[in-house]
Parts: sequence; C-alpha cells; structure tokens
Amino acid sequence: MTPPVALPVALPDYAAAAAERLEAQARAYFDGGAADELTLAANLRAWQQIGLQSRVLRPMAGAHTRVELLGRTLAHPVLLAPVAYQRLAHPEGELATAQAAAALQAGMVLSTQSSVPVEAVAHIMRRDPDSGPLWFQVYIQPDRDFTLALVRRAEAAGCEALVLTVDAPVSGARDRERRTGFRLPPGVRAVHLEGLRPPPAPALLPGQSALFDGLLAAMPTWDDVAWLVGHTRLPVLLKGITHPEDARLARESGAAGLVVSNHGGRTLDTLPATAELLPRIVAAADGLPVLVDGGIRRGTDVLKALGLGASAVLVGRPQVHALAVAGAQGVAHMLRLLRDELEIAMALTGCRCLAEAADALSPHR
Ligand SMILES: Cc1cc2nc3c(=O)[nH]c(=O)nc-3n(C[C@H](O)[C@H](O)[C@H](O)COP(=O)(O)O)c2cc1C
Ligand SMILES: CCCCCCC(=O)C(=O)O
Repeated sequence: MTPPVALPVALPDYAAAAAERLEAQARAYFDGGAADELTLAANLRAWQQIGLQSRVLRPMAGAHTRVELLGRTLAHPVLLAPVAYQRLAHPEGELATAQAAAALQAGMVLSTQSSVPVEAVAHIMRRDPDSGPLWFQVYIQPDRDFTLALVRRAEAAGCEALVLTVDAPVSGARDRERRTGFRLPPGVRAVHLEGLRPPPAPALLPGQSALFDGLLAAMPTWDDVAWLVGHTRLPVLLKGITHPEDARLARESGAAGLVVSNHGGRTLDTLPATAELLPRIVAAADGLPVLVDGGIRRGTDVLKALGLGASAVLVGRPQVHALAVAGAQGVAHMLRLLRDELEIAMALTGCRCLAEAADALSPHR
C-alpha cells in the first residue's frame, strides 16, 4: 500500500518535503547560507527565543491583520522576499509565485536575478484587483545605464517600489554550493541581465587585490543610492541594513524605507540574527518604515517582528520550498498557513490589530 501523503500543515513541513524533491545542487543553492551557516541558524532561533504574553477574555470581533505601508493598505504584513532563479524550483518559477501572491494578497518583491521577466510577473499580479503590490529588487550593475534601463522596465511594468539590495556586493562564502559544484542548469537564467557585458577586467598592479581593486571597484556606494533615488519616481527601500548608522545614512540619501536583513545568512556569516538587530534599526530609522526578513517561519514570528517595530516582514526560502512541492498552490497554501497562524497568535494575545503587537511581547523576554 502507498503510504498516505502528509499534507504540509506548517512551513517547516514544506522545507522537509522540498528537501526530498530538489536535486542536490538546487537544494544547496536555496537552503544554504554562508560559511558555517551560524547566522542562518541564529535567524530561526532568535524568533523562537522571544516570548509572547497571552491575554484572555478580550472581545476580538473586528480584529484584523491590515497594515499601512508606503501609502497603501495591505491585507496582512507578509511579503515575498526577492529570491533569484525560481525556475530552479518549478518550471513556472516566479510566474507561479506571483499567482499565489496575488491570490493571497501578499506583496511580492521580484529579484533582479529573476528567471522570468518583470513584465510577465506584473501581468499576473495585475489580473487580480485585490493583489498586493509588486516591488522590484535592484542590484546596481557596474554599467549604470543598464541599471537605469532595468529600473525603467520595472516602472513601466507597474512596480510600486524599488528595493535596493546593498548587502551583497559580493557573494558570501557559500560552502554548501561549492561542495555540490552548483551551476545553473540550461534554461534557467537571470533574464533581466541578458545583454549585460561584464566590465573589462582592470590590469592589476602587483600587490593589488582582484576583489577590492577589480570586482568591487565598480560597486555601489552611498552616492549611488542618492543617484537612484534621484532617477526614479518610485520609493526606494534599502535592503540589507544591519547598522544604526547605515539606517541614518539611508534616510539622508532619500530612502523611503529599510529592510533589516542579513540576506538570510547568505552573505556575512556570524552577523547577528535579524530579530536582535531590528530594535536598534527601528530606533535609528526615526519613523521610516522598517521591514525585516530572515528566519520568519511562524505566525508568532510575524507578530513578534511587528511587536519589535517592523512595519511588515518578508519570507524568502519558504516560498521556494512550497513552489518546489506544489507550484502556485503550494506558495498560496504556505502564505495561508502563515496568515492563519498570525490570526491565531493575535487572538491568543488579545491583539486586535497589529498596532497593538508590542503589547503581545512577554515582559520576561
Ligand atoms: C535562494 C535565495 C535567493 C535569493 N536571492 C536574492 C536576490 O536575488 N536578491 C535579494 O535581495 N535577496 C535575495 N535573497 C535573500 C532574500 O531576499 C531574503 O533576504 C532571505 O531569504 C530571508 O531569509 P529567509 O530565507 O530565512 O526567509 C535570496 C535568498 C535565497 C534563499
Ligand atoms: C553577488 C551576489 C549575487 C547573488 C544573487 C542572488 C542572491 O541574492 C542570492 O543568491 O542570495
């Protein structure tokens, strides 16, 4: 007899089921972190270690999960983080993810390194009048004109914000990927970067570093943030902020919001967990909306993040796990699970709206 197929009932179930389906290289790419993966593990653990406080007998009729973000009312505070190359997980890739995001009214941030073009993803999101916003994640390329042309495509497609990722001028030491010899298979590519020519390799003088004087010489600085803000009508959020002083510089450069992120533990290993970093960044942001990602796997994690001052959260890996297991339906189910868990957590903490989330945190945490 065939054993019954266990239906995922929580996000970790999708991670386990995806691990059985994905080939070793894709799994290393999606699940891996940098080096010893200490930050990757810390992200998960830190949310778990924050306690909540229950409240009883509160009237909950009319309670809701709505939040205000960049001038829009969102049905709930969960967005899909930019995750590159989703066609590695499922043939429909980001198109399936967009279908799910639209159905579950979740905002979606499309990666510069998406395996499906922004126009096609925007078309899917637009078909649903209740869909959440589509934002476009930008990696500034050495060729600034190329970057700007990509920004124009995102604007024309109807994206409502740009998310400039600033924490990955270079890939982290991705040991897991290297152990499997990770390579993109034929047919999966960064479609937005087609036609981008790598800059000519500079002739290095003796003693110069191929990283600092080669690759990084054309990488963005704070001046480029101001440049991007000045060249688009869209709000620009900076993703990858972990230091309060960088939060201040981001405000000065014209950022409309921040994402506290350590790239899901994929860049600098031993960075603290985002749950630990969040309160100081919220304080330094001085009213700018602050989003957070990294290790969000439970509705209770979402409530804790909002309790610590985040305006919304993003989930990364869970979307590709669910995509690998059941395509668009899987991603929609994963989002539904997270939202249901958030509502349960709010009910049990007596939290009628997310503006009250701070009261849900345990004073003993
Ligand atoms: C496979 C994978 C690809 C990613 N690609 C991008 C990307 O293209 N751009 C970006 O800004 N962040 C990227 N990230 C980072 C996510 O946006 C997000 O910060 C991180 O996944 C959040 O942690 P979580 O996976 O624990 O939810 C990627 C993460 C993963 C796991
Ligand atoms: C130089 C870093 C490029 C990484 C592109 C995709 C990504 O952000 C990730 O895999 O993580």
